[in-house]
Parts: sequence; C-alpha cells; structure tokens
Amino acid sequence: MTLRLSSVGKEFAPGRPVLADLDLTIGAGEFVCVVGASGSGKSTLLSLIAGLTRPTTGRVLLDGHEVTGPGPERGLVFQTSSLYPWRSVARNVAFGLESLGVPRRERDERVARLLDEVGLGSMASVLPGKLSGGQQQRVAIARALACSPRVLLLDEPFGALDVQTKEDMQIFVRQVWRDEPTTVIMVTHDVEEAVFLGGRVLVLSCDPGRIARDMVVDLPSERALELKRSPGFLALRAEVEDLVRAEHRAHQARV
Ligand SMILES: Nc1ncnc2c1ncn2[C@@H]1O[C@H](COP(=O)(O)OP(=O)(O)OP(=O)(O)O)[C@@H](O)[C@H]1O
Repeated sequence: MTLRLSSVGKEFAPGRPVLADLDLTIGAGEFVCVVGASGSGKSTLLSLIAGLTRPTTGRVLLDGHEVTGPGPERGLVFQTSSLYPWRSVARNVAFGLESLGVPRRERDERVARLLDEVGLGSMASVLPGKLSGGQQQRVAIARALACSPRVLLLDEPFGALDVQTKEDMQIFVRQVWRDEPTTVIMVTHDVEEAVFLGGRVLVLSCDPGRIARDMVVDLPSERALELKRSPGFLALRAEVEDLVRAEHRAHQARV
C-alpha cells in the first residue's frame, strides 16, 4: 500500500485555503503521526485521506487509485467513541463485516479474535454504555480493524482519556500496529504521544497548513514507557515542540 498526496489543497470557503501544496508519500507499514497547532488542518488532512471530503486541488491516491470516498481499506477512529449505543460490543465490531456481506461464521470468528486482541473478549455481549472510555476506544479500534484495513486513520483517539489510560492505549496501539499488517496515520496535538508512537512525525504549519517538517523518529522500534525519559526521546520531543510553537507564533503574528 502506498498513499500519495500530490499537490493537495483544501478550501472550505473560496480564497481561504486550510491546506496547501501538500506532497506526501506514505509507504506500507509506516506509523506516521501528524502534529500542528489547533486549526492547522490535521483533521482535514485525515478526512481527505479517509475520503470524507474531497481536495479542492490535487489528488489523493491509494496504490495509484484516486480516493473519491470512504472505503473498507481505510479504517477510521475518532476522538470520542462513535460506537452504536444500541448494538452490543461484538455487533459494533461486526458492523463493517455485515455491510460487506461476510458470512456469519467467518464474521463471528473474526470478531472474537479481534475482541481477544483488544482484551475485551469477555465483554462481547455488553452494550458500549457500560464500558470505560478506554474500553470504548478499544472497541472502536477493533471495529476499524475488522475489515482488515490497509490504512488505520486515528483522529486524536486518546484525546479524551486520562493520562494513565492514555499511556495504556499508546502501548496497545503500537502492539496493534506490530501485529496487524496495517499502516497507521494518527493525528494528535500531543507531541509526546506523536514522538512515542510514530516512526515519522509530520509537523503542519498554520494558515494554510503545509508540511513544515517531515521527521524520522530515530528511536528503537520497541517502545516501552521508560523511553519517554531517555535523552534521545526528550531531545526529539523538544525539537518538535519548538517547531509547533514557532509555527503557531508565526501564525499569530500574521493575524
Ligand atoms: N467542514 C468544514 N467547513 C468549514 N470549515 C472547516 C470544516 N472543517 C474544518 N474547517 C476549518 O478548517 C480549519 C482546520 O480545521 P481542522 O479541524 O482540520 O484543524 P485541526 O488542526 O485538526 O484542529 P484541532 O487541533 O483544533 O482539532 C479550521 O479553521 C476549521 O474551522
């Protein structure tokens, strides 16, 4: 899977570009985090890749095919749980497979395997309202993984969680990425999270959003929480924070 954005720009109102001149290639199996100040267009970028909105200029290509709408090869998880409250945990995870007409037995097996993978095998028949925020996000990730997406798109998936749960989820999502054959693209405003999870971090500038920096995270691929205290991690985190701050200040100075 190769995702390519070629000269992509996005305007919601004429003459007011939110994103401009985005040229970007993401290869199979990458874990890419996108950071930037509030309003820099991070979620818009993810929506373009998801096919929820179309670029004003340029093209988004997945393996050479233009993205013109959502598709099962791209799984999406938002910040707040978008689970169907009336469906059990298992039936939430099964939703995409049902839509694709996957036979019952195969569907049930896949759902059971995914629920085990996210540590919620015993919660299959429970309604989402009975779960904690972290558990709900695990179900949302399992649901997004159900159709074996080639790209998993995460939009601030842990933004609403407390610090402890968030760290558990960070470890969890790295495991998912290691175990599933999927590329991950994750938007976050949390620089520490981006450096901890990503193999690559994109920093967006503001107004319009462009790629200000495309950085390789040169840290061991085994990411344990202690890494967050290592000098290499702290230096990289500071560098990204400085960049985000500089882009934000430059934007403030222009308005
Ligand atoms: N559907 C829309 N219609 C009009 N304007 C929009 C729409 N979606 C986003 N925008 C505008 O585009 C800009 C970028 O928004 P976006 O949500 O992509 O930024 P972001 O970097 O994800 O912000 P945050 O970190 O605050 O979530 C904002 O000015 C926002 O108001």
